[in-house]
Amino acid sequence: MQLQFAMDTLTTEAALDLAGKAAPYVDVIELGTPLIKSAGLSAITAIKEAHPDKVVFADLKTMDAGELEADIAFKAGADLVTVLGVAGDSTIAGAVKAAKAHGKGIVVDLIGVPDKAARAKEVVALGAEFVEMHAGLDEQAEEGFTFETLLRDGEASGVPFSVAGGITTDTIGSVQASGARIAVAGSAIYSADDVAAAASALRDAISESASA
Ligand SMILES: O=C([C@H](O)CO)[C@H](O)[C@H](O)COP(=O)(O)O
Repeated sequence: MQLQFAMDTLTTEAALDLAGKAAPYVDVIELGTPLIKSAGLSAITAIKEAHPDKVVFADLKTMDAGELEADIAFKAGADLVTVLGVAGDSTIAGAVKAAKAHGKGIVVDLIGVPDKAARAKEVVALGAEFVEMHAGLDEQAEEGFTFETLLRDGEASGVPFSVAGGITTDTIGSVQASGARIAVAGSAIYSADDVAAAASALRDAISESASA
């Protein structure tokens, strides 16, 4: 299973610093939605130039104008771009068209989708590379939140999926056991006192759970 680092910070400078520390331990570097809204598409270019060997993931969470928004993110240097699963099929198909034109991929973020397993099948049929079983920061803060349902939805979907929702070293083993392609970790890394050590610990936890 691969490890993705989601950087929910607000400046390109902070993102470059975080990415530099975590890069040795992660496969995918994500520019979080707040970062792209705050710093703009140039942040994508800066991260790709600093880390050309990493998959750069632009979390646009596009809801409309799928082809246009995906196109500008790919032109800026993104390898993967997100579109929302609650968007219409034409928006997702438009984004997939842009991805094909650039030889890149679309990930459909299923945040807020009631039946994630069913929608996952539909969007992969539309050409998405994989889906993200995602509980966002606000949902995580709700009383009684558990991400176990994300794992069940991923397994039930029968399509390639990542999982995001406050993953830590305590929970990343269960993500791996669910068959996820990628575990996405944001706050567990960027909020740590030692960012490199936090990313390294998540990488070690994946290796340990693989050999268990
Ligand atoms: O996608 C995210 C969220 O919507 C804010 O942009 C997060 O990056 C994602 O949830 C991963 O972060 P953590 O949940 O803090 O691990």
